[in-house]
Amino acid sequence: MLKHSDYMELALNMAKATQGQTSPNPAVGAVVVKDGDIVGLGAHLKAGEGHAEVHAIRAAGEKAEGADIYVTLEPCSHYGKTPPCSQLIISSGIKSVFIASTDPNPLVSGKGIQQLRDAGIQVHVGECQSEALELNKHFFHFIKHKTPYVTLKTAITLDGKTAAPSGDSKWITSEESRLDVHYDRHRHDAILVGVNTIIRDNPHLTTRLPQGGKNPIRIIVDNHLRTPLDANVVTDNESKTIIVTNESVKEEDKIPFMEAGCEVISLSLSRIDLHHLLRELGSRSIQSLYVEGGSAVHGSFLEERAFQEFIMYMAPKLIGGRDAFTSFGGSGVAAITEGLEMNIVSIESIGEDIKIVAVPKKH
Ligand SMILES: Nc1c(/N=C/[C@@H](O)[C@H](O)[C@H](O)COP(=O)(O)O)[nH]c(=O)[nH]c1=O
Repeated sequence: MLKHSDYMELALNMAKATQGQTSPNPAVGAVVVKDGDIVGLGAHLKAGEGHAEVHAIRAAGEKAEGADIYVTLEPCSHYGKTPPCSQLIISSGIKSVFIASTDPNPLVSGKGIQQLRDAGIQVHVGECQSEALELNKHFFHFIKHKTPYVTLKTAITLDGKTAAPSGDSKWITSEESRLDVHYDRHRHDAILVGVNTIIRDNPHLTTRLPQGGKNPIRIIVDNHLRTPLDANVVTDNESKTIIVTNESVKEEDKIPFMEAGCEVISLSLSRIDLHHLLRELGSRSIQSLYVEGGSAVHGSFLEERAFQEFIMYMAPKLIGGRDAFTSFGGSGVAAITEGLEMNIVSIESIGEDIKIVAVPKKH
């Protein structure tokens, strides 16, 4: 017989394993327990397919009668592509439900719980809640703001540089760190870089994990459409590429990119308005955006305070260079007191590097 948190951890681990493949739905796991035995397991595997509870209750069969179910997100109560899970739980004879996090959608939040309680089922909310909120932070942010959760990522040397003055940056961080980056590419719906990164590095911006992984949509911020037509992101057909320009770009100059399969959108007259861009991406159900730089782009996201998380990989190298690139460009603040206060939420070693994750302080 395990503790309630052990069963919920199991459900959370199944949900973690599906992160990146369920968008635009959240990652959800469910475990059915009867008299101390695990009799059913399930996770939501793909948008439009069965929810976690459906898989777990189907696996439990008759044993669901009088059992407990542990689920990482409040069971749905509305008829979507599948019948509501709250009704399925009621009809299966389950006697108590443990829920880690409630549904963030104000239209449905609490309704599933109420239906279960009205049917005489015991409902316990909050088991491993913080882990469940962290797991679906992209989904929760998107439901609330209708714009993507933005993660800025940089890779720097011990003396704070992202590239040598020559522009060379291969490679600053270790294989292990760069592999870690690809897990995050898989978990984000889209990846964004500025055109200077395209010109300098000619990146693919694809997810290259040993076991595969989902390629994010590639967003290139390129005011004056300077992306080379032979760039990998234009020619490799590995993933959708959207080039964001300002409205001064002539329509005929977009045609070769569109013929190559790219989408070119013009969002504003001068510098790209990031908040406008994020609303545009949100309208395309892009729930999470991974921004790999360069410094001008990071500088804009900082100035606009338009991000939710900052990941820094620091490598044990010193390269010097007064003109070497750093993580954040832009005009910067005049006084330190105007700087953005952050909370460091984690520090870990990866290979010979360290990885620091920080989030803006909530005031
Ligand atoms: N120079 C480095 C990085 N560089 C990050 C970007 O500047 C690169 O253009 C981008 O990751 C290349 O994407 P790819 O072609 O899909 O591999 N990022 C890192 O984590 N460590 C580095 O040492």
